[in-house]
Amino acid sequence: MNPLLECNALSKRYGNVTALSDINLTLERGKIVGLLGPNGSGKTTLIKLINGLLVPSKGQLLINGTAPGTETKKVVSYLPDKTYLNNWMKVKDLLNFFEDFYYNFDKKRAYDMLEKLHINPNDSLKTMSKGTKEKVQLILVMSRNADLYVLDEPIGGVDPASRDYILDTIISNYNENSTVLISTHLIADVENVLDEVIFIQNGRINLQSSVDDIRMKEGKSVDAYFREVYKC
Ligand SMILES: Nc1ncnc2c1ncn2[C@@H]1O[C@H](COP(=O)(O)OP(=O)(O)OP(=O)(O)O)[C@@H](O)[C@H]1O
Repeated sequence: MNPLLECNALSKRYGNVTALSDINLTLERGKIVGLLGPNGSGKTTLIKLINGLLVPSKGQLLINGTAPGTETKKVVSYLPDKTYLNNWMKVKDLLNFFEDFYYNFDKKRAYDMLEKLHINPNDSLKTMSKGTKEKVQLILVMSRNADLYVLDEPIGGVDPASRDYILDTIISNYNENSTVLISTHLIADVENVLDEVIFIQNGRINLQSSVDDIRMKEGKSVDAYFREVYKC
């Protein structure tokens, strides 16, 4: 079986700026993986390459053995760092839209999550706070039965009390054959749900490790270790 995600000598340049440099990376199935790095380290660039929104300057990126395209978009569920949904749409219309668009969208799961987060399906996005909009987007993304969920800053605008529920939602809505890749700066909030972390800096991967290994070898949390490695 092909790895879920494989990057071979992957590089991406924007003009003179090298955003990713010669990255080799493999992601297995059934893991929750944190993509962690300081501002400008290349996280969003990698995520956009996974989603076929950018093309590599050099090297290769494969999902289930296939380059990003129509086939991989069926199995990758993506939460971008910026909203792309129409503000005038009601939540229930968005659910119908996703159901039409994605054969693997589970509308019942989405309604269950909305209820638990006290979000009214008849509300339109334009009436919602930033954090509630983010919750709606995450619900849409996590309600697909995907192989790979790619979440770019999923809890950035959400209050601390809701973060735990959202993280629980992420854990309980992926199955053992799928993987969740989460890019975030809120390491302390997410590290308890992570199996693995990838540290990225200046477009290079410094470390790919299980969270347990970091805690055992370094004797500290991932958050404390990250602060030590990236100390300014
Ligand atoms: N469209 C672009 N044109 C030119 N340079 C870009 C573009 N997008 C990103 N970059 C540069 O590429 C590098 C990586 O950026 P990227 O957005 O991938 O980082 P990031 O780790 O997601 O950062 P952050 O945590 O701040 O969101 C940075 O130096 C950034 O300035």
